[in-house]
Amino acid sequence: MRFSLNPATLKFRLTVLVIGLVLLATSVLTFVALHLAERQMRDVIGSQQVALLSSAAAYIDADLEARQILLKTLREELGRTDGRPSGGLQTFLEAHAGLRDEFFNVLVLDGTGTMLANLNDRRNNDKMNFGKRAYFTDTLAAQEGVISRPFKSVLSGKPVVLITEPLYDANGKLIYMLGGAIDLQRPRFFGQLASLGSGASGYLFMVTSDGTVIHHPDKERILRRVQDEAGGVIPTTQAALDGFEGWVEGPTKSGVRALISYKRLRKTDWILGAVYPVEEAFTPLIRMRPSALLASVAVAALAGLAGWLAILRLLRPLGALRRHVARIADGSADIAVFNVPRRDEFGELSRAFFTLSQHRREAEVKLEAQARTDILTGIDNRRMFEETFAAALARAARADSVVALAYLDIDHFKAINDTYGHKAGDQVLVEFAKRLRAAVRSTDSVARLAGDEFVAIFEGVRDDAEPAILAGKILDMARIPFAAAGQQLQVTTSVGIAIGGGAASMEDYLALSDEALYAAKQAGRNRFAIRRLGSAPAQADAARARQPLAAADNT
Ligand SMILES: Nc1nc2c(ncn2[C@@H]2O[C@H](COP(=O)(O)OP(=O)(O)OP(=O)(O)O)[C@@H](O)[C@H]2O)c(=O)[nH]1
Repeated sequence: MRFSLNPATLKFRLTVLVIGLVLLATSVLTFVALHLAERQMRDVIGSQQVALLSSAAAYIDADLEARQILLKTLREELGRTDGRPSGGLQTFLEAHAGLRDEFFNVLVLDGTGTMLANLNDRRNNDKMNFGKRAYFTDTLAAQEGVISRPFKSVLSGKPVVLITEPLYDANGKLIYMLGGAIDLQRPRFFGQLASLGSGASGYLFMVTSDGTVIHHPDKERILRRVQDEAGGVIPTTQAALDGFEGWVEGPTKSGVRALISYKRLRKTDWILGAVYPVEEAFTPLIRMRPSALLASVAVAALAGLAGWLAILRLLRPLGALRRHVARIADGSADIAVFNVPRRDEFGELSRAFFTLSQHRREAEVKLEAQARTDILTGIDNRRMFEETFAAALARAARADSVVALAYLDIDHFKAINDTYGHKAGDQVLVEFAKRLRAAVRSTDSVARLAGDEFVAIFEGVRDDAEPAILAGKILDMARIPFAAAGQQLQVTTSVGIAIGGGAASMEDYLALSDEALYAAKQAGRNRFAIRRLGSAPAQADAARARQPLAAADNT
């Protein structure tokens, strides 16, 4: 397996693509999963907050009710004495020590609102009148006990709410009004609420339906109306003042994003609220985020690695194909390596290469053959002749045998062209070549060198007579008239023959046979002349000796 980091390679680009896609997919998945988990967690925490608030609201309701019952019991006890307890009102109150546990102060007002007794400071008795206080008038109007709006106590200067309980005589005349004051800052009342806040920075608060703060960790805000504070009321609290109950996500007054829940009390128009900063609520999830991202990157890296290995494996046949092409190009392999049985695209591609290469090879063979063939006559051309004759000379040299080269030229061929046309000349050339091929032995080679010039190679010549016989046969074959241009043309040829051994060169043969041909032409054409390589007199003799014979053959 080869590891390549070349960015131009398909392997590299596919690997980068796969790793990129896997990374993208896992990142998106992680983000989506975290987002969904956050949403789900927010819903769960929101619902938990509402449940918590409902419990807290029920607790406060029960607490207020318990105090109302306590006051009612006190009123009934006072009623049983017809409003004149033995020892006086102050003594009556002080006899009920348990009241101090439940109320910051308990006071008894007469029908006009004058305070007759109180638990805090008896010196104020008969000196103060609360007849104009809203809780007094509200109680008169309702003819039953009320829970007052929060207000600042003139007695203690503390923010309080007052629970009232009126005592009427048989004629329906108000005798006394009992009041139980609850110190809003007193830990005992809201202290347990403070511990109910979620997380380190979560907290509970309480406002009346007109926006007056009853309870808040920031004590400064108690008794203030949220509408009057700097920045005004926040939208979520406004919704709660308008009647909304439940939870929402939004900014607090100090700009902290939080899950804020609201729940109205049953006993009074107070609204209990809870604030749970989102950041704190999601701390486990936020802490988990880097690990989740790290895990997704690790998964992406593993998937990318797997993808990379898969790509390397899948592209292996492509590498093999590329190597096959290179080996075929440098000649170290045959095109058969392309003929693979694979059934995939690589197999198809490889086999397509094989078919193409086969076609190319066939074309090359054809071209090669054409390069050695005379187009007009179909016999060997000069190039093929040179190869064949060089091989024949080499064989003769090895076997120490004799080779004869016959050089032929059709007599007055130009006249045929001129008289009957070039096409007729071609027909004669074609027929001449055919007859020449037939006239010599099958082991002899014939070729057309150019125009009307042909050659024949005779190997293994045993004696002097043999070339002469062959030359005679050539002259004979030309004697039969040639059908061309609708005519029967009389054609003759002249032949020059060079005889020698393997030691002579091709140039020697050609030069000498040409010389012999020239001699035959000079002697009157339609004849042959023979020359022997390496023996000038003998050549001349041979030419002379053959000419009459050839001339005689031609008569
Ligand atoms: N029809 C035809 N003519 C060709 C071809 N190639 C060459 N020729 C003609 O063949 C003739 C050859 O003439 P030469 O061999 O020089 O002269 P010749 O008329 O045969 O006379 P001698 O050889 O002296 O007998 C020229 O007229 C060429 O134009 C060919 O392929 N076809």
